[in-house]
Order: sequence, then C-alpha cells, then structure tokens
Amino acid sequence: MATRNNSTLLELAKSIQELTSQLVDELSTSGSPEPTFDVNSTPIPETAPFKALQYALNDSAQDLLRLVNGPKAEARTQICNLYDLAAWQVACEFNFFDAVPEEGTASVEEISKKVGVDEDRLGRFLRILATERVFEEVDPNVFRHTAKSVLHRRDRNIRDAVHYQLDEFFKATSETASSIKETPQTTNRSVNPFVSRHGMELFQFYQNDRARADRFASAMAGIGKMERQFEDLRDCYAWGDVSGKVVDVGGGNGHMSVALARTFPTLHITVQDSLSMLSQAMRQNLSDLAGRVTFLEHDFFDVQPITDAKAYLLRYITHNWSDQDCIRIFRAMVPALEKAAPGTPFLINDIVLPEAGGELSKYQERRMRQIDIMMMVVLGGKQRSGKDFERLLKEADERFHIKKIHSAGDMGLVEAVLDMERAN
Ligand SMILES: C[S@@+](CC[C@H](N)C(=O)[O-])C[C@H]1O[C@@H](n2cnc3c(N)ncnc32)[C@H](O)[C@@H]1O
Repeated sequence: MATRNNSTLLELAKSIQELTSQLVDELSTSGSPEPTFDVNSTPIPETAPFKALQYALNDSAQDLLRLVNGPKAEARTQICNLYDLAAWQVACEFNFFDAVPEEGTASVEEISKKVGVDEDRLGRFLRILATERVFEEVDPNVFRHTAKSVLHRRDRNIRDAVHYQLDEFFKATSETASSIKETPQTTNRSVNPFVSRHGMELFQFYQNDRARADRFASAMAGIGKMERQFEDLRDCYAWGDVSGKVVDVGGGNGHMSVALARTFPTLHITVQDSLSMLSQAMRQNLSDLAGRVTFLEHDFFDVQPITDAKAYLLRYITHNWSDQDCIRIFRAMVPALEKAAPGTPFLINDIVLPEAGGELSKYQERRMRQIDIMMMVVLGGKQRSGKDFERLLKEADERFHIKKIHSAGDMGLVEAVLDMERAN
C-alpha cells in the first residue's frame, strides 16, 4: 500500500524539487533569467553544469510521468506520436514558421493564404502543435509564435534539421522492419531501410537532388548548433600540447579544423575529404590563419599519404560505416602511423556508447541510441562502445590499442595508438 513514507512518486517529486532548486540557483549565480515559453525567452545556458542538471531532471520528471500515466496511457501516447510528427512535417514543408510574424499575431486565414494549405487542415495542425507549445492560439483562429516555434523562424539551419528528418529520413524509417525482413542477416551502405525506401544509397540520393543536398548541408550546420559543438571537442583533448601537423581525415567542410586552428596557434591542420566537399571549404576566407589550415583530396579507404603528422583525427566518420568498412578505414591509416613518431595519437571522435545500461542517465543514453538507430536506418552504420572500437582496431591491426578514452557519451574521444614494439 502506498504511503507518504514509502512513496516512489514522492521520491521522484522530491528529486525534481531539489534539482530544480539547484537549477534556479545556478541561473541566479550566472545572472541568467529563467526560461519561459515567450518568443523573447532566454534559453538555459548550454554549459556542463546546466547540462548535468538537465539530464538528471529529465530522468526524474519523465519517470514520474511514466509511473503516473501507466503503461496503457503511455501506449496510447506512443501509437499517436506519429501524428505529432505529421504536423511537424507539414509545418516544415509549408513553412508555417515564416508565415507568422515574430512579434504579433496572424489569423488562420492569413497564414493559409501565405502557405497554401486550406484553413481547416492548417488550423488542425496548428492546434496540435500548440499542445506542445509550438505556436499559441491567443484568440479563436489567431496564432502567435512561442519560444519553441520562433526558433524555426529565426534559425534556418535548425528548421532544415527538423525538415530533412521528417522528409527523407522519416520515409526511410517507416520501412525499417520490412527492410530487415528482406535481408535479416546483412546491413551496410547499400542494404538498409534508406535504400529500400529511396532505391539508392544516401549520398547518391543527395547527388541526384541538389535542393535536398543543400538542405542536408544546412541541416548539418543546424545539428552542429544543437550538439557535437566545437567547445566539446576543444575541451576533451589537450590540443594545446600538440605542436605541428594534424590530419583531419574526412574533415568535411573543415569547420572544426578551422575552429581548432583559430583556438590553438601551434596546430597546422590538413583537412582531407572528397573534392566536392573541399571545394566549398576552400572558398572560405582563412587569411587570418596564415596557411595553417590546408585541404587535400583523399579517399580514406586509400592509404593515408601524410606520414609525419603529430595526430590524426577521424571525427564523426565511424558511425556512418559498417564494421567491415571501419576496419578498412583503420587499416588504411596503418602505413602512416608506422612512419609517424611512435605513439602518434589516432583520435576517433564519435559517440562512445556505454558498455552496459545504467552508466548514464536514461535521457542521455536515449539520445545516443536514437543516433545509433538513425545510422542503422540510413547508412547501415552504427554507434559503438569503447570495447567495440577496441575490437575493430585490433581486427584492422593487432598492434592497435586504445591508450585512453578521453571522454565518453555523445562527444566521445578515443585515443588509439599503434604499438610499434609488437610484431604484427
Ligand atoms: C558526418 S561527416 C563528418 C565531417 C566532419 N568530420 C565533421 O565532423 O563535421 C562525414 C564526412 O565523411 C566524408 N567522406 C565520406 N566518404 C569518404 C571517403 N571515402 N573519403 C574521405 N571522406 C569521405 C564526407 O564527405 C563527409 O564530409
């Protein structure tokens, strides 16, 4: 029998009270205002102490709601989640966000004229969104922005990040079970739900569709604003101790290398990627870096051509590839590491999953496992734990070992080295 003395619900509520008090104190100490749902609300700072409180609060608050709602109500919520996503898909596709002024209101009739969706369906979508505080109906058929909706008006990259997920990735996700039924034992770049749904591999898809490719590039910038931030990479390794050449293998448009070089004046970074990716990067004005960031076309399945680097970085590459492909990528690094100074760090920057459940907050772990499933769906790729990385490195070359995992979680950094004392 539940009593106030043995109540899990009250324990969770107490934890929520305590964590919220700490959060308010932290906001007060840092001179930050409390967040509201208003368009002019200031979000909670994204620093480590606030993130830790956010994660813990999410666990307690979500567990309390799960227990209070019970499995049947939770199942009811779950079966209808996709209709929330349908509303988001339409809001992005028809850009409801720009159709409402940042300050002030717009009627359903006015929004309908701008977005080209009939008033009846438009109003229904706006009202379901408003239940999650995305827009607010201030008078019958009159809406205004909230903090959560105005973000997508103010930040095109973040809107694109939601949009591409709810378009090509959502469609692919709906094919997950049937795709696995077709090939229950195999997945890779060419065998996955994305290919089942769209009839071609992800990057081929974008090569064939310029508009979606541009949106994808913008969405990647949006994701960079939400997670995988530069500060995390900057703080998880002693970059200041590295003096000389660093190779950013598959470095994309070089945005991380440029930021690293601007922060650490002893770094000289070569960004390697495909020519199409690098051509964008090379258009940037990097005159302040006096040639400390350079670009080199290189396919990371081919042998690494730079043999005198002080460190090699592989950032958010491994999760795009199957185990067999990762082994090929690691193996292509070996000749360069053999020639480089002993102990040259081979840095794998990617999510590092916990080995077993319970090491992290459920909230944090879920965010990582969502990316793991995303990689499975769209690329036949995966997220890995430290042990998974160790196994793949050893399969690539017995002499690899992990020297240190500098940080785990969603900004993991694994430092591997090639042990030259050991015979291969
Ligand atoms: C998820 S992005 C990561 C980019 C960058 N490292 C970052 O952290 O922003 C993956 C990158 O791998 C590159 N890539 C894919 N296949 C490649 C290959 N065979 N050789 C070199 N780069 C490749 C892509 O062009 C893309 O820039």
